[in-house]
Amino acid sequence: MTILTDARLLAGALRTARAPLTAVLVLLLVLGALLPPASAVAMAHLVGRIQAAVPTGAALSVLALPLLAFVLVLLLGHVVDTAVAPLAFLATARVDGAHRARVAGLAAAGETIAPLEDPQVQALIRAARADPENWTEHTPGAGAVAGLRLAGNLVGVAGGCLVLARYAGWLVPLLLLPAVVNGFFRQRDAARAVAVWREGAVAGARQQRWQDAATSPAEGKDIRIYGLGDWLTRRIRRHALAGDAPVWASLARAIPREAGQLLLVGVPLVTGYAVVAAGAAGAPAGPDRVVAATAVLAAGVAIFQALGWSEDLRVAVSAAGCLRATVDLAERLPAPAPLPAAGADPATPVRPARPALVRFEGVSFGYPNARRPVLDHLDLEIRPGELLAVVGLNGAGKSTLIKLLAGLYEPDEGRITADGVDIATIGATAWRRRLAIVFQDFVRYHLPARDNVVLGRGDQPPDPAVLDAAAGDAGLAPVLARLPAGWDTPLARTATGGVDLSGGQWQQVVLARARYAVRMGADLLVLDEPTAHLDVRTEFEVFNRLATNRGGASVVLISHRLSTVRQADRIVLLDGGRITESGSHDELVARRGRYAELFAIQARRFATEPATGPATGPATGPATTTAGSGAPTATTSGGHG
Ligand SMILES: Nc1ncnc2c1ncn2[C@@H]1O[C@H](COP(=O)(O)OP(=O)(O)OP(=O)(O)O)[C@@H](O)[C@H]1O
Repeated sequence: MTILTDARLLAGALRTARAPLTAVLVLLLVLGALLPPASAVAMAHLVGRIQAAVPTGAALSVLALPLLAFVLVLLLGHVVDTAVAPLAFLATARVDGAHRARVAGLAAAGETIAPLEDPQVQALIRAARADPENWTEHTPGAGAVAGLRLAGNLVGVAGGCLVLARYAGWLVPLLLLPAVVNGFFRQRDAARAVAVWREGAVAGARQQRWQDAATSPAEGKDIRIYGLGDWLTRRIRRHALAGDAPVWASLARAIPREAGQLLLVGVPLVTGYAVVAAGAAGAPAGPDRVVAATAVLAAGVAIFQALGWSEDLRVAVSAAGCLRATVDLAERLPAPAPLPAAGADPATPVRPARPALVRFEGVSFGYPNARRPVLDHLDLEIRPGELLAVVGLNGAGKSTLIKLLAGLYEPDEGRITADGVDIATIGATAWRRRLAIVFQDFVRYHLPARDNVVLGRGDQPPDPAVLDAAAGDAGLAPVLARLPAGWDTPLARTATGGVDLSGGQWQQVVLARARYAVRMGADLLVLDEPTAHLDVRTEFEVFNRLATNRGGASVVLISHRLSTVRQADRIVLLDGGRITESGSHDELVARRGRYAELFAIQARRFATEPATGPATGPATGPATTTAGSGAPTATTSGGHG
């Protein structure tokens, strides 16, 4: 059953290669599979001719024809192998390319990121990715070609049986049966070996992670500062040994089995040869007997080889495992939407007349296996066009709140509405067109600066005028002026002509990405700690621009820096999974609640610290009258303050 399922999966994978390519490959492989029985016959005749010629002292020229036939078969085998190699490579590459695109499509589909955080899904992705770095031995492409070769071998088995039938028909069942049984055992052993190999995947992944850390400049800093080199190499060695141990044990167990299987095929083969060579069981006499015995031996070996003694079996079984993981993955993840037809125009988003009134209505949410929900019947309103600041201690749930707002998680209870319509009903794609979000852990694409910004609206053709305006919003112009190729500079040191940016400069790029999205039609801008890396002057300028020019969008700002937050139209405090305070800065300070307490702590600190940098301007009051890296932050114990 497994064999049939695996064969079906491999055949399915092969369909992603070009049909003419596959057809030629099949022809060549069938031809190649027929060569072992053909060479058995040619060799038998050559040996028979030699046997006949030696006692009579006949001229060696009598060997010319059978020798030529034998050499031709060998040469043809070489030609077939040479022709198969590039075609097999091409077919493998095509199948693997299609497979990787499928896995990426599966992982990227789906409206929420919750499934991707499921450890079982991650394990399936690792198995399905067919990435040798992920401890996957063989790819679907390699498996599909190996499967093709195995299928071609069946033709070779038929040819071998014909040769046997020609010289000693009674040997056909006698050799075929153990060959099939042996093939079955070898398939089972291959499946076991692959399973054992995969057991080492966890250790292999750990080994890989530490190895990457050892070779990356980012971790390299820490490794050198803290003298972690020896510790790291010992860890890598330990994981390598842990990954290899089950494989060693399995190989050791396989040795006696291998010996048994050798007997299974060796005994009938040698017996059959001996019977034919001895002239028993109706075998021909004289030189013909030598021909028959040699042909029987060579054809028998060819049959056994075709039915089990090849690496192809292990490759095919291993690759089929990867395809099975892909099927399981597809069952756990939502189906990806079909790609738009080539050349189809992306729908131009129409900016709504005004930003939506967004409401969290009794929203509760908890992460799997968490002891308490992060949000607990939370009610919150984001009013059209307002600048709303969300503050709270570390771990209060601010980032979780915006992930729910973006539909990256679904509420366990309650709903989030836009102008009264549940965002689940609007649909993630349509809803997200209205959003521009800067996450705390924003993505640094290793692409030119321009692409890093226009990806804010990746579904639309880039607009250079909007690009420049967005750069202005984020204060990016001076950074661009210093880049060697301006917008075209790759933002990756590893790329030719590329540079890496500082943390603050990256933050400006990502802010520009979000502003680009707003200028292209998004009407809800969400910023999660957007200025944490910015120097005080840049933060002040960027934030002022954001506050005064929202471009018709509502803005939700999450920040620990109360100097930034205080300019918001409204500030809400998230505590214990709910909004516990809401109002303007002055209202909240007057209320003398938790916000006032946090603000007082920061203000006090600033009042007692000497000024170390440029002033941020007169409008910012006690919390921002001094500057430098210690700009006020909202957290108290364990916070950034
Ligand atoms: N993907 C996740 N899986 C499980 N738990 C998570 C996940 N993300 C966050 N949490 C937990 O949820 C809680 C809220 O985290 P969240 O990041 O929303 O807080 P936050 O208010 O943004 O914190 P900070 O101010 O430190 O950025 C924390 O206890 C955190 O450990």
